[in-house]
Amino acid sequence: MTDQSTSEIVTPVCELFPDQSVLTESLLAKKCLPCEGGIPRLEPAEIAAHLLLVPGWQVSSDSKMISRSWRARNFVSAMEQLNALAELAEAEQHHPDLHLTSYRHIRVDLWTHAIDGLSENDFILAAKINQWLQKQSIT
Ligand SMILES: C[C@H](O)[C@H](O)[C@H]1CNC2=NC(N)=NC(=O)C2=N1
Repeated sequence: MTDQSTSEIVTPVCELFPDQSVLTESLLAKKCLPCEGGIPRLEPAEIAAHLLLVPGWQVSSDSKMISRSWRARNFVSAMEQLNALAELAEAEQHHPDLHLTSYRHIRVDLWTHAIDGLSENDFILAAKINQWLQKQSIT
């Protein structure tokens, strides 16, 4: 498909990502890799592509973090969810910042400390958190 105005070849996103669920499954099949630095941060274009695979997550204005928020039923339920997320993170050896405010509002922030930015680890864990949220019928 050619864009008349610029005569550049414009590839529709749907062609770039034939089936997002397939690509999300590929994230779910991965394990977070140990990260002590030394790898490049994801670039904005890569972040934008990965965000398509983790609905519900937003990127920070400095492109260094992704976040997702939701409201739990009550305080005890919120704490149970945070503890379940902690187990998920520990299993991946990749750890989010967890926030609980106004007794039941949860926000999960994901970033890779070792590179002070985003890596694929963040999107692997985000995909696994989304899968967990779906299984719990939380969002
Ligand atoms: C060796 C192990 O992979 C690293 O210490 C992990 C631990 N958990 C981590 N979590 C996050 N969010 N970022 C890191 O850089 C990180 N490093």
